[in-house]
Amino acid sequence: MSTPPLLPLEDALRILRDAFPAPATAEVRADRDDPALDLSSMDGAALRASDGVAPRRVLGTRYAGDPPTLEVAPGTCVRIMTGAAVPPGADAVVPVEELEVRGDALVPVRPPRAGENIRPRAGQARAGDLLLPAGEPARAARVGLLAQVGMPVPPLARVKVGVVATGDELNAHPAPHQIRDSNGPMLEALAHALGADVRRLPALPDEPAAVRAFLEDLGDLGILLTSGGVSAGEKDHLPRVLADMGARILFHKIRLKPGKPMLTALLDGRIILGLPGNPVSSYINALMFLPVALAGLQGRRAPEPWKEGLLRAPVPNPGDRPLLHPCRRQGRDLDPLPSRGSADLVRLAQAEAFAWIPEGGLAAGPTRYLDVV
Ligand SMILES: Nc1nc2c(c(=O)[nH]1)N[C@H]1C(S)=C(S)[C@@H](COP(=O)(O)OP(=O)(O)OC[C@H]3O[C@@H](n4cnc5c(N)ncnc54)[C@H](O)[C@@H]3O)O[C@H]1N2
Ligand code: MOO
Repeated sequence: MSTPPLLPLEDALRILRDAFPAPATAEVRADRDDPALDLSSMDGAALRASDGVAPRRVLGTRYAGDPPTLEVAPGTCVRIMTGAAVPPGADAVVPVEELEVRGDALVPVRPPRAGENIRPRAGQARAGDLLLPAGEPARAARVGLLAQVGMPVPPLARVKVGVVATGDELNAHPAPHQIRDSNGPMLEALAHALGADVRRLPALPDEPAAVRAFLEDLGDLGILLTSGGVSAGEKDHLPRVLADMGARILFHKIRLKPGKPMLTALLDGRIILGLPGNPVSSYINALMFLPVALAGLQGRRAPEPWKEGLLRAPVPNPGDRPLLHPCRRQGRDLDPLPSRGSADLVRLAQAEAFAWIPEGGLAAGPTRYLDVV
């Protein structure tokens, strides 16, 4: 039986990224000169550079937030703190470390340069300047800039993420033919660590009607993580149920080991991440795709997950999919763990990183990796 080629991981990530509309952020313009006045960038004395190293009589002190009222005449200075407006007449700020106290005067230890340690008015932007165009992704510093120019700051909200395990074999007090639900708590912890407002929902039996009834009532969830039931088994109902409900399947099955049966769909504006049941597959796909979905819903750019590392021992990969192999990590050095594959939660829990091993395997040397969360 011939099967279509599996979707490469990078394509799957791009498809999920592209499923979100461009962020509807407004342009940001300066409401006034930035800074609005000449400001000191050091704690020291504001003075006239042309007086060289002559002593300066101290007229007073200006703190950040004080209006620039004192006038600096030749032979005088004003003590000034970082962020305070430079008084009229002064054209340089000498830091305290470079001032000597002589009686009631201050003496620079070297000739000051005009303009030094002053952030000049409009040095960063002029009133009316375009600071950020419309459609820029959400960023913490953008919020700071909105506040600086007096624009409304958008409310912060965490994305609500539901976690549900599926499978008739799950039992809190398992007989030998049953297992405990480890994926549910693991995915809940992962989503929490990634900043989601996460809630775990009771596990579902392998019954299409129960799966459908559950999916019809997702309340205020923005993302649903399911575990299990997405492969080719007779009880793997999720793909069919989602298709019957009119969900838009973004992709199903990717070229990755572990994690091949991964399914991603849009259902009534919600993102469904259908994670495979094997614990390592479930974890890796959540680690790869959940940050993209969270970022997409919040109008942020998804973080770049890959880092450059050095594999310290060869890892074989006889399969026809790239492998993400669990490793311990010290700095850039990756030490492969003796993983038994996609069900090996023991090695998953010991892993600090996953090394990228292409088809055919990899000798010791450079490769990219992902950090675990
Ligand atoms: N004929 C085929 N069989 C399988 C294929 C395939 O392409 N053709 N893919 C294999 C791959 S790869 C994976 S990964 C698994 C994924 O299967 P499902 O996502 O359908 O998951 P299940 O069959 O429900 O479970 C797989 C495995 O994981 C255990 N499991 C399930 N839920 C949990 C949980 N909450 N906590 C811990 N462990 C869980 C479950 O008992 C199974 O052992 O399919 C392969 N088969
Ligand atoms: O993707 Mo499956 O995770 O290879 O076992």
